[in-house]
Amino acid sequence: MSFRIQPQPPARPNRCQLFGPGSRPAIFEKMAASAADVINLDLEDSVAPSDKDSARRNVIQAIGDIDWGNKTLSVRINGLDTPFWYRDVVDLLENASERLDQIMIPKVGCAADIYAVDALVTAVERAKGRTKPIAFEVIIESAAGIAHVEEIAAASPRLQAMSLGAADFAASMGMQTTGIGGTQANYYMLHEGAKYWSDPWHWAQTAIVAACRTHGVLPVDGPFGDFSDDEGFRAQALRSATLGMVGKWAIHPKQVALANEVFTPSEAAVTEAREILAAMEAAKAKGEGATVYKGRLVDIASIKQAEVIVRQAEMIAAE
Ligand SMILES: CC(C)(COP(=O)(O)OP(=O)(O)OC[C@H]1O[C@@H](n2cnc3c(N)ncnc32)[C@H](O)[C@@H]1OP(=O)(O)O)[C@@H](O)C(=O)NCCC(=O)NCCSC(=O)C[C@H](O)C(=O)O
Ligand SMILES: [Mg+2]
Repeated sequence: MSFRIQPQPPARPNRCQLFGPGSRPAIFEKMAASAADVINLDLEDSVAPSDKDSARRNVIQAIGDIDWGNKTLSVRINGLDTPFWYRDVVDLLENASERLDQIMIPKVGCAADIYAVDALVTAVERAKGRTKPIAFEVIIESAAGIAHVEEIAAASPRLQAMSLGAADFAASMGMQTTGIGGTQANYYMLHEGAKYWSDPWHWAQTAIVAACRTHGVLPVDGPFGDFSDDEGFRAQALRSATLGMVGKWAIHPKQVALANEVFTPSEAAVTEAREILAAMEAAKAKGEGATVYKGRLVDIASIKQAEVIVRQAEMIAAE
């Protein structure tokens, strides 16, 4: 282990982030009533340029008017390559109620992007005397974003979560697909005439997880576009959870339950984790650092693995 202790990410559930366009206020109450842990009101790519001003007003009003319960409430601002983002930040921070928890910065390419938003947010917070500091989340969805993922994860103490945005990422990388996440028909290995599908998102996900875990940020899987394909969503989410991600976006309400199911440790997994911890306690009492559980080796590293699952389950139960 490095001399530097790996920091813990924020202790809040982030199993599902439900998105909705800021230009569609009719669905805001439905989003608030959903079982998503995080709500993302969008000012960016689901809002047409002609609707940016009205979407911003809708969102600011809804932040104060709607009962969002104990959800993390986040607004996705426009990218730093647009003329809209500064107005998003200034209007939100000047006019939205303190119920706003977080802003999501899309298409980040380097740490300086976060610095720029941080500087503006900090200035408006001070000017308006806001008492609750706004948290940040970012989307890695460009070649530059993934190339600089580690410096981005370290860029600001405000940063709580980082998502992979598969659609813009694919476009930026020049990938030959119009699919948003999931299996890509042309990405396979061939062995003795049989096709074995591989996962083109895997390497970017692992880079995000490593950067996030190094800096105490929550790694999140982004959208799965085909909301009629529940099994495809579940398969992608299971892969992400196995890699260390804590949650996934929902771009339709039917995806919320799927994400919650996958990113909530099952009773069987929690029971097994607790049994491993008990087995290691017994081993420790005998002065042993390793023992056998259900015919397999468990040792001091197994305690840390089991604690990941128990901690996650306890944090969700505490909500
Ligand atoms: C995808 C949608 C446009 C579908 O909307 P709609 O046609 O209304 O769907 P349904 O008729 O099936 O809706 C069934 C009921 O659910 C309500 N509804 C719909 N959407 C939502 C929602 N997001 N939250 C809550 N409730 C919702 C409908 O009103 C119906 O209700 P009822 O009539 O009472 O039964 C739409 O779902 C949508 O706009 N989704 C979000 C799109 C979005 O925000 N996209 C941005 C994120 S993805 C992205 O940006 C890509 C990323 O950046 C990357 O690069 O990868
Ligand atoms: Mg995007």
